[in-house]
Amino acid sequence: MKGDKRRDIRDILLHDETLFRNMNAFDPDYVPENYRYRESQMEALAVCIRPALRNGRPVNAVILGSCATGKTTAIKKIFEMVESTSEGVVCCYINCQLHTTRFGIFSQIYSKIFGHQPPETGVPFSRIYQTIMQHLASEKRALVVALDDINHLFYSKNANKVLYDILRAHEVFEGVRTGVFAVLSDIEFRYALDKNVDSIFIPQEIVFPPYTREEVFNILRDRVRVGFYPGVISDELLERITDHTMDTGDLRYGIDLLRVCGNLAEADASPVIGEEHLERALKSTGPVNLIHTVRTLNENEREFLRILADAGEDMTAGALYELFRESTGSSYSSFNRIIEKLEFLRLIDTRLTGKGVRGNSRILIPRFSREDLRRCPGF
Ligand SMILES: Nc1ncnc2c1ncn2[C@@H]1O[C@H](COP(=O)(O)OP(=O)(O)OP(=O)(O)O)[C@@H](O)[C@H]1O
Repeated sequence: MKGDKRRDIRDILLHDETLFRNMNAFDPDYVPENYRYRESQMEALAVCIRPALRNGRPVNAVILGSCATGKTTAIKKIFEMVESTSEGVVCCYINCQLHTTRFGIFSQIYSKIFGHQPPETGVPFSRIYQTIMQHLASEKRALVVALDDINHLFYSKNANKVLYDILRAHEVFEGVRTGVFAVLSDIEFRYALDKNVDSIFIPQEIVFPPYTREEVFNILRDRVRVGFYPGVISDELLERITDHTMDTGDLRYGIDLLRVCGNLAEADASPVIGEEHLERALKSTGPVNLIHTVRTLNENEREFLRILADAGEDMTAGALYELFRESTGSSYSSFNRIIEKLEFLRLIDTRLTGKGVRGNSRILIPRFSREDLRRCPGF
């Protein structure tokens, strides 16, 4: 590397002036201080939890709204408020993308109650379950579990079991009071929920509608105030970022654009974000729907897509499985489950060739361009 180039890179790394007042304000799990436009939904959540604070049973809810409409934020805020007012309700937030088994989910509840994870080996699920329920019964505490992106439990066919475990606990452990907030970001799954769980779960519906353009602009402006020093970005550029956010229908995309623009401006040692930074930021990100869907996948599912993208042409399931098994050691049945899920998410198509050992080889066809996939974070 030439001396000048190396100095440029050193400058970028060591440059100690920053545009960011608070870099965390652009993180995916940042909980904003100023959380507007969701008063009625917060009230509805409070109404569901209220009975639990008065020795009653919490009311179950299904929380519906497309991506980045503030569902997770509302739950985290309300849980924080409940926990700061009473010890009588255990509020447990679980991301079902990360925890898909009964053991995984109850380990989270266990660690919320006892402050540490249960031992991973040697302890059967029933013991962990019993310890949790006995604690709730003897301490007279209620339990509210938020299952975020519960649709992930449909793929592992665990939704019904988990809801049953939580909601029917009182039949075995007298006096135990439990409730579930099921969070769904794809309205299609509303019907899947009815199909996948039986009548133990009769929820209130709380809907998070999409934000209007004005609301998006104001939310982004709030984030700019927290995250950047004054004057870093003009209102005109913020208007343009709002338009892009509206086009994609994903507020998270707008927040991420702000972060990328800030980083690009900083790397240029520019004290402000300019048009050119926005142009470059727009070019560097993949299509938002794909980014959003891909973000919800686990590592094996991503590896599947990576291999398919690297193949350069449509592959038969058999050929892809060989590469997938080499890389992940997974069984054919889990490979098949991934195919089903990715088809369901409309990331791939499958077509029967009429050839192959049993006359029915499947061809796997990606529904995204390989370039777009490579531009998604995590690839
Ligand atoms: N009313 C709001 N005010 C400020 N920030 C908001 C608001 N609503 C959403 N956000 C921000 O948008 C991002 C996404 O919000 P959140 O994770 O709560 O949405 P979600 O509906 O749970 O999304 P998903 O369904 O994709 O998981 C977060 O950075 C959050 O801080």
